[in-house]
Amino acid sequence: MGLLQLLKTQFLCHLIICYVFVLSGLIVNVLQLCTLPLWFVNKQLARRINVRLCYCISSQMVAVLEWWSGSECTLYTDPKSYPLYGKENAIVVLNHSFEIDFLCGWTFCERFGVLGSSKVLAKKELAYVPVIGWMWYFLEIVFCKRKWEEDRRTVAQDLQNLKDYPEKFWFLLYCEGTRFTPKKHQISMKVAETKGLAKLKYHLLPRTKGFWVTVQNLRGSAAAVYDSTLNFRNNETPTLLGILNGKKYHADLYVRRIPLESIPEDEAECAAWLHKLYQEKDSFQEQYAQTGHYPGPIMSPSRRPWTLINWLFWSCLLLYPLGLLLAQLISSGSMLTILASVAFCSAASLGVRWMIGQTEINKGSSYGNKEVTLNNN
Ligand SMILES: CCCCC/C=C\C/C=C\CCCCCCCC(=O)SCCNC(=O)CCNC(=O)[C@H](O)C(C)(C)COP(=O)(O)OP(=O)(O)OC[C@H]1O[C@@H](n2cnc3c(N)ncnc32)[C@H](O)[C@@H]1OP(=O)(O)O
Ligand SMILES: CCCCCCCCCCCCCCCCCC(=O)OC[C@@H](O)COP(=O)(O)O
Repeated sequence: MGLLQLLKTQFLCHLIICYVFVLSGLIVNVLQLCTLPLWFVNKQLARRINVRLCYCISSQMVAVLEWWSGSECTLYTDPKSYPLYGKENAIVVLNHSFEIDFLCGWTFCERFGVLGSSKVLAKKELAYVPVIGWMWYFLEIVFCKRKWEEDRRTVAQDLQNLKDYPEKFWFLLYCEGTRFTPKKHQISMKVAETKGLAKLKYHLLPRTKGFWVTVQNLRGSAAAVYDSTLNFRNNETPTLLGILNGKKYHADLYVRRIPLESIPEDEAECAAWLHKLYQEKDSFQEQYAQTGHYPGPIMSPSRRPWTLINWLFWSCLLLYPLGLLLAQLISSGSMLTILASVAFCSAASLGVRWMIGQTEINKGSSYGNKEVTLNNN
């Protein structure tokens, strides 16, 4: 192991990265709060400012993936569709099997210039995660309780609000609704069997209602669905902690652009269309498992320096006062102040560990874990 690689595994480095992330994130959250009055005067300007503020936070996580861990993200796609990426609004449908799949998604958003504005249909619990969840509130992220009776109205309304969004965005949908685990897979395949649907090997049975409501409400503002299938080389199981430790991963993403007009408007037809799409996605994963690559040529955009520049900017801004504070603390010689500072840092570390836990599959929800009785009529 080289010296640099050894350095990347040191807890102190992780502490510094997390300190910069959390403090800059809280500063950004406060700045976002300050844009609230502007919403009533010039909503579009407030939205544009928030896009840039959100970039300051999410791009730090992308920087850790791209520059700290040096992970490689390869894109397989059709060369005819490629020039449209980042130039139009799109709904992205992605498999939900990896702890950092959202981060790989963000990396591609970054490379196509839509990182600050990109959105997701996210479970409500994430709205309460400090920094990221609070930032999403100002970004008009659509949250759902995964209870259709309650979501049908709120989700449709929130999607309608995006119709006049002033910046290009990608709207991410994990139609599986939860992350893949063997138990959830087994249960969802029982549901598939009851409904007479073909079984999937690599995906959970997609939930169709969120997809239908998104397509219907973004018609006229989104131009296409980007069907995206992600996997990692050599059966890697990437984690956020692995990235913090400087571990290099190799992500492969296959994207197909499907014009929105070709998706049926009728709910039942749209659901059938989505089930067929997931059968195709399953066959792409099978091909990947057999051959180690997806169909189609590689058209990878390279990483841009902006994430690194943003990260260095916040590090310089926040590490200098931290250094001064530490020097003062040590020179004060007060045992009580030192102990209080150590206690504060330990509590903050536990808080960040809890945030990282939000990305871990084994700490995931029980959604999709319970056997359901279904009538197949
Ligand atoms: C490549 C570029 C990438 C670009 C990235 C761009 C942007 C990035 C931006 C941000 C990144 C941040 C990432 C954050 C990630 C956070 C993601 C999440 O939080 S995922 C969880 C939330 N999202 C979803 O759940 C979306 C999918 N879900 C739905 O669409 C649901 O339908 C719903 C709208 C949430 C409603 O859920 P509910 O449970 O109430 O209803 P359902 O219709 O799903 O359930 C009833 C229905 O399902 C059948 N059923 C029962 N059990 C199962 C089962 N185990 N599996 C499948 N189906 C099941 C049941 O029979 C009913 O069927 P029917 O409809 O026929 O009656
Ligand atoms: C600069 C880097 C610093 C890193 C240190 C700080 C880390 C803080 C990380 C906070 C990340 C919070 C974003 C969470 C996104 C999680 C996405 C996700 O995958 O959610 C799961 C849901 O889809 C489904 O939930 P389940 O039903 O599977 O349960």
